[in-house]
Amino acid sequence: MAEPIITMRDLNKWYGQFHVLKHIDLEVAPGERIVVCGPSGSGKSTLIRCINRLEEHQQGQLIVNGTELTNDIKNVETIRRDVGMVFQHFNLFPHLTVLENLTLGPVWVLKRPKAEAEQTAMKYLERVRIPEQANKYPGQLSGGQQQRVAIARSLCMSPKIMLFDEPTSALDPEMVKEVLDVMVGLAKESGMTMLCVTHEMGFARKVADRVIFMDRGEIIEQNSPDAFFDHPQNERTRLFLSQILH
Ligand SMILES: Nc1ncnc2c1ncn2[C@@H]1O[C@H](COP(=O)(O)OP(=O)(O)OP(=O)(O)O)[C@@H](O)[C@H]1O
Repeated sequence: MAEPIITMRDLNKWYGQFHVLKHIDLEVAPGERIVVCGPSGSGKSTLIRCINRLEEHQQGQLIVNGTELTNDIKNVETIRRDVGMVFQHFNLFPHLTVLENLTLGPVWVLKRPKAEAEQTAMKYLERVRIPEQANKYPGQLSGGQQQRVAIARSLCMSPKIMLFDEPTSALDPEMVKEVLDVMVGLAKESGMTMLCVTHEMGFARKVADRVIFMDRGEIIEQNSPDAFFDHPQNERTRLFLSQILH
């Protein structure tokens, strides 16, 4: 494997007494697309939130794009620039237009000129197929459109890694496909490293290089999508798949 862009070595995290991530060893290659699945409460969100330091691990080592994550605030800023995140509930600023949401980071964090930031924003709005919504406010858009804005907003920061935390689970069923289509396009065309917590197994089959199954804070099994879905090795994986693929 090429030099990993993410390395976790014996990573552990507790919430108080609760051991939420247990001895996680994981290497992610640049450009790799990973889907993380598992039962509710198994630690999936916590795992990916450690990668951009929204959560802190307490033991073990985590290296992201050559930077070891420690309590040094400078390295947190670097990491947040390199790692984009798309949340379940979009997290757009409601009082800013779509265009303003997209240019905020590039102008204030990356210090890009406003005109250049707007040009980049329009390019990504076209990519997520909603350039006509640029001057609307998030509240005027559907959930699927808002999530596409959130994806475009992350792309405007030119991240090296994109994290998706259940990006479709807050959407009405008819809007899930439009967001997944954008994500499939991104996965196939961008060459970006992607980690996606989702139970959209069709998406996993289409684009993932690897599916990781977590249960009770541990990585139980990981494999290529075909091997994972067609020949799960672990009893807990089989049980989980039987529950979600009925
Ligand atoms: N800030 C917190 N403080 C205490 N416990 C927490 C905190 N955040 C999460 N937990 C607990 O840690 C466990 C793992 O949570 P996490 O959100 O990572 O799981 P998940 O696999 O993503 O679940 P889901 O699929 O339901 O989102 C859960 O039992 C949760 O209740």
